[in-house]
Amino acid sequence: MERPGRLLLLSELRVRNAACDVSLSRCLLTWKRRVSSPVYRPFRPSVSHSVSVSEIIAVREEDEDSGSRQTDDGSWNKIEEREGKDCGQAFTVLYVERCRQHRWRCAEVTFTCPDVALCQRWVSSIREQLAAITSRPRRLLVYINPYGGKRQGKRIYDQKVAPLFAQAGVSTDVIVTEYANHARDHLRKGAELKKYDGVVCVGGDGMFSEIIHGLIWRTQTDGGVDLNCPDETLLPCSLRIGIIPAGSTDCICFATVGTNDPVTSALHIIVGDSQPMDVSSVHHNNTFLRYSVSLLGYGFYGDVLTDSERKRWMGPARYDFSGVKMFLTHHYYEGTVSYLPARGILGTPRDAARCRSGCLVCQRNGQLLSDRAENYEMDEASDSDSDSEWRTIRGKFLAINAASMSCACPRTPKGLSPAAHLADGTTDLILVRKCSRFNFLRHLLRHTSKDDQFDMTFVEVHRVRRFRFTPRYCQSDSDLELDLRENGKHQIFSQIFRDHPACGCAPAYSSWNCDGEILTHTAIDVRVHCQLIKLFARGIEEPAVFEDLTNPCAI
Ligand SMILES: Nc1ncnc2c1ncn2[C@@H]1O[C@H](COP(=O)(O)OP(=O)(O)OP(=O)(O)O)[C@@H](O)[C@H]1O
Ligand SMILES: CCCCCCCCCCCCC/C=C/[C@@H](O)[C@H](CO)NC(=O)CCCCC
Ligand SMILES: [Ca+2]
Repeated sequence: MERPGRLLLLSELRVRNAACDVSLSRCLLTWKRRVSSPVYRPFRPSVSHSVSVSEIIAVREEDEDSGSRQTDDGSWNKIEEREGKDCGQAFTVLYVERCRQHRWRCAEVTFTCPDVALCQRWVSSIREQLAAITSRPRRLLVYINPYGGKRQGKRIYDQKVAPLFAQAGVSTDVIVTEYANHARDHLRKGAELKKYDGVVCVGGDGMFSEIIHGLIWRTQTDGGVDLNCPDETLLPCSLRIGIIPAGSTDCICFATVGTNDPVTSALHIIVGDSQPMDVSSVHHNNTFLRYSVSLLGYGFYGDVLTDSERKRWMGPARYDFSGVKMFLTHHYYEGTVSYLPARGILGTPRDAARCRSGCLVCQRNGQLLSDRAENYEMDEASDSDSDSEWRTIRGKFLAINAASMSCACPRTPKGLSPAAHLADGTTDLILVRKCSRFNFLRHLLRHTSKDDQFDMTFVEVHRVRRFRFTPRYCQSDSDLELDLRENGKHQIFSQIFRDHPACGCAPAYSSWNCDGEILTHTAIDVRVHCQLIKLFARGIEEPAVFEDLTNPCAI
């Protein structure tokens, strides 16, 4: 909790008909019940409440003439009934209240004042403090995917989010998307971005992906950056992005906020939180394919996605169905993974520490990487030259996963890579080699328990800044030649192998699952761009910060 600092106002006001000492500083609003005679009530503690000014949503003057006001559920309450008969003037402060499992709620407290002038001084002082918070968005561009997840995006926005934005004085331009990539294309070409302080997407990870593709494309094109060159340093996007979760996995929301709850996300947007995030660019032969912020998965997760896309009608359950099916199918894929280990930075994928709000690892590594780029003009372009740094692994893999962040979601609350960081400039490359079904099941199940999913002989994990993958039966000319020379076979056999490897029944290729989208190529070159985008979030808060046992909502 912030320190109170110099008091701007100190008055005796009433809360629920009890006299309170109420004070306002630049940081805190505090109200404390007055104990008139401690002699007569020696055992009754005087409860003090404090709200950080940065977490005040709005202040509302109560309607004196009608003596009543509308509540969130649409019903009308008499102020007198709620506050006592002698209320006089009243104002209500709406603020963030922390509940269980990282959820936030909009709570309110009504203060009654003895006179009009004092009431107005309080209202205008609080409003002045709120107006001075420059990080809060005033105007937002909102995209709603009406078909994401359980198709509730529009209802969630209208019922849970729009009323909060209205109360907080955030104005919005809302676009309900009409087709896939509508939001991406609008951000690329149509949207007048200067008008806005941020972009909000109502939907799942796929919708978020559309938004970042639109924003990154626009930023690079305006800045003259060649998207097809994997060695180019990308320009960071200035507009922050808010996610109102209404998808099937919503792993980006979960891993940056700690819960998939539309009200919590709306409140993080209103208070103007900011969380930088790494973005991986994916190229094939110097051609840009896609960006990824969460999971790039070949093998198991690629197959699950490919299979589940045909079952979109099932909604979020399609992933469970396809997950079980692909587990039983048990396909492995051959290929070569080369990677550039992340050196000289803090953290490893086996750390016990987690990326949390205000993460020092992300701050230190972000600073280190930008210093390095500035001072030595050494970035990935020169990394790619230092061939000695690259390591190569050939093998048969059930899954090759790159997690730029933990990928925590309700299916795996600790994530695919629990110690990965949101903004450290690295991705965790997880290689699951061919093993028995039983062992693969043990590995998968460990994502849902406290046991370490990496502590298995057939699993290895590396923290990297860049990696490449080439499937065994690669279609690139050089690989085909290498194959022919190694195998001494005629080209026609190679063609057969490409579609049906040695066993003659299993496919030779999987697909890449790139944040829930299928990639068109299997041979890819991936590079992490440290802190390329910013979200209206603050990372997952440590429980100690919000576990207030005096708050009934938290118990
Ligand atoms: N109006 C629309 N009609 C059809 N598809 C759309 C529309 N708007 C967006 N999309 C596409 O829908 C796809 C899925 O959306 P979204 O990510 O919101 O939900 P999801 O796939 O159910 O959730 P998750 O990505 O979290 O698993 C995205 O790839 C997006 O491009
Ligand atoms: C048989 C026991 C199985 C237990 C398995 C637990 C492991 C679940 C790990 C889930 C990891 C999700 C990572 C996030 C990926 C998202 O970018 C993507 C788009 O939303 N979602 C999926 O691909 C959806 C992927 C769904 C996979 C099931
Ligand atoms: Ca990272």
